[in-house]
Amino acid sequence: MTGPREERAAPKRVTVIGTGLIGTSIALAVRKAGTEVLLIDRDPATVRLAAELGAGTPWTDELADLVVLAVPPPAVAVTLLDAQSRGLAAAYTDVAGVKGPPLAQAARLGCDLRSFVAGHPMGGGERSGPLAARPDLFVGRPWVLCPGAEADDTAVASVRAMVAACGATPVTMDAADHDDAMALVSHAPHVVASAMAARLAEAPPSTANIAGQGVRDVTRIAAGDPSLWQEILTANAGPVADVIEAVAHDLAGTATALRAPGGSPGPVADLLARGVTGHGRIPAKHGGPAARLTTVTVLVADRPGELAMVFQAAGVAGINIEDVSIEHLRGRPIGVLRLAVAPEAGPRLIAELRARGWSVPGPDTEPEETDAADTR
Ligand SMILES: NC(=O)c1ccc[n+]([C@@H]2O[C@H](COP(=O)([O-])OP(=O)(O)OC[C@H]3O[C@@H](n4cnc5c(N)ncnc54)[C@H](O)[C@@H]3O)[C@@H](O)[C@H]2O)c1
Ligand SMILES: O=C(O)C(=O)C[C@]1(C(=O)O)C=C[C@H](O)C=C1
Repeated sequence: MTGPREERAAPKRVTVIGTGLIGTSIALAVRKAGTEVLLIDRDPATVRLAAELGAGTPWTDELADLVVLAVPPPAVAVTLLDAQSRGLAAAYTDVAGVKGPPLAQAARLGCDLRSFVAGHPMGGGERSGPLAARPDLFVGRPWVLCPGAEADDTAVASVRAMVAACGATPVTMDAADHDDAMALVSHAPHVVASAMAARLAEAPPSTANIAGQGVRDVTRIAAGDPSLWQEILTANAGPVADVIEAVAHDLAGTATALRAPGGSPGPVADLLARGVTGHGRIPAKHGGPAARLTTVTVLVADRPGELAMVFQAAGVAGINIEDVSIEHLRGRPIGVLRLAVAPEAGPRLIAELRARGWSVPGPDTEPEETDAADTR
């Protein structure tokens, strides 16, 4: 992402406090951009693990250009106060998924809000800790920044440079607007995923065992750390409750319609149609409009090198694979590989794969709207 000069020069030295999924991913990303990284966590074993993964070196007493607070929301303000009182850096930022309460607490505690720029990367995952970290976690993702009125331009520039080094796009917002938006695009979806996944907790194994990709997609985020999510939901309670109530209203109306004697298709059709419209509002990768891609499904044997050969076949045919997912058939050494490609490339890819002996079910491609950034 191009931007002002300062967005292209990453800070020379960054200290990451909280070397879990997000902190270690930031550390790995900025190290790739040439930044020296120092690591702090309340758990020394976590720091050692992050360092072994190449995220940086354990902090001893060095000063840095920027401190990144990658700790849970209730720990942000106290950790900021402690870091500022020790003068650890010239600028500070955090990554918490909710902005209002940590900012209010920082003000109450008397933190220096000139050197602090609150932030939130819109990339993450359902696994915690440094082992889940990846340097490309934020590539192409929005990274919300909520600088207060007091924030210094130099602190803002330093944080924007770090965001750019992570390959993300800074988006400036007011903290309250951020929290309202997160209720809809992150926090309520987590609750809805948990509510659906909770149904499975009561299901017999014979039912859970035949789960397909749909339920995996809908429930993936429900595997997230319950204590972290409890903190996030509590900190954004009102806006999240508003969205959940709206969802519950839609669900209740659908249940009533489904139970109506003789059926009442109108409300069900209305919800499904609004769902298609809402899904279409989610941008595809790189923040552009949702792209129409074609999915080519191919059956692959579970043996070394098989995937590489499929990708090579696509490469030889000059076809760019926009997205990929694989599902393993239970009890069979076969994977169902789904390759998302540009619609015009679909028939060529099918022909190429069939010519090389792979089984590509169906007469033609299976068109489907896909967000290429969604499979991880
Ligand atoms: N998980 C996501 O998808 C995601 C995405 C964006 C932002 N965030 C935000 O990132 C932050 C961290 O989440 P995570 O998923 O990396 O969690 P995590 O559990 O993987 O890592 C958090 C780390 O912080 C450490 N820690 C906690 N309190 C500390 C303290 N007072 N001082 C020093 N270290 C402390 C923990 O030991 C742990 O290693 C949270 O604020 C979360 O809202 C998470
Ligand atoms: O699990 C993912 O894929 C995420 O990106 C997680 C996700 C999200 O809701 O989009 C979760 C919490 C946020 O703080 C930021 C990102």
